[in-house]
Amino acid sequence: MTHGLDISALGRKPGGINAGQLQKCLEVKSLKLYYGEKLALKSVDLEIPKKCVTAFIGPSGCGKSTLLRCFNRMNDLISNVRIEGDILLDDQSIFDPALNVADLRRRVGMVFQKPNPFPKSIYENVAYGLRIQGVKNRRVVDEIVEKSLKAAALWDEVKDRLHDSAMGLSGGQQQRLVIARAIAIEPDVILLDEPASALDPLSTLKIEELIYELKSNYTIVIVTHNMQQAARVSDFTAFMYMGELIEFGPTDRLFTTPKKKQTEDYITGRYG
Ligand SMILES: Nc1ncnc2c1ncn2[C@@H]1O[C@H](COP(=O)(O)OP(=O)(O)OP(=O)(O)O)[C@@H](O)[C@H]1O
Repeated sequence: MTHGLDISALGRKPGGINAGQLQKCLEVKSLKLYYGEKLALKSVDLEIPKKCVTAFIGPSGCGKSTLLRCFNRMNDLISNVRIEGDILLDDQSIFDPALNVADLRRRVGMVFQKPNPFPKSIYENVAYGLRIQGVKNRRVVDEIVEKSLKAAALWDEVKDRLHDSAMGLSGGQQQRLVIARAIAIEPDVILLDEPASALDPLSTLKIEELIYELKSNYTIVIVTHNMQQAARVSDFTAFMYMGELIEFGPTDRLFTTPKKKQTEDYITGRYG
């Protein structure tokens, strides 16, 4: 019998998940990833449910970001990477030669640790993906920019300075802008790689609240070093260790009664 954490004091949001109604969004099948000779993901199997928040936790170097980057084939951009196994998005392999990678990246958006707005206005940052898609109608772009900034909980703070540079925003605002930019092109999935680790506590709280709001429309996968954050925001948690997926399950269950000794050791702070 393993012992976990009392997560009741962490300010976890109410509202459980109904496992019976869950549909899978992403399915990882026997996934191995090599950087040159080094095996960084050791045959991972995992199903990520739709419109839920799934957190990847584990000690530094365990492969969390590597796995996250697989979902929109960001690892294609790194030389020397070899992948075996498969990942299905809505039952279609993301490695299918017929699949358009640009379209995959539109459907699976990504937000990084360090906010990366473009050196353009707030408005143009959000409109960027629409411009690439050839959307020219000014009214349509205006509407989507407003809707996306509202969905990213930034509208009220920027509505009077949409044409100012995005670089003048605070770090937390920039991160919400980047999320608005991702939302504007209507993705199915939003990948967040340590989205709050460069932010102060108040901005972190806003991002956590935003993640909670976003899951009603999007499937969210978040990598975090911060176990309290995983416990607060996620419905499901995957614990990884040295390239292996050790345990996956509902966050409440994984934190309170982990099934594996390694999970227990990690969440109770015995290593990592
Ligand atoms: N571009 C790369 N080339 C070679 N090895 C890499 C590369 N990126 C990551 N690795 C290695 O793969 C392993 C997994 O790294 P990854 O960044 O996915 O772990 P992580 O769990 O996200 O770590 P952290 O929490 O520190 O970001 C590590 O041993 C890392 O050194």
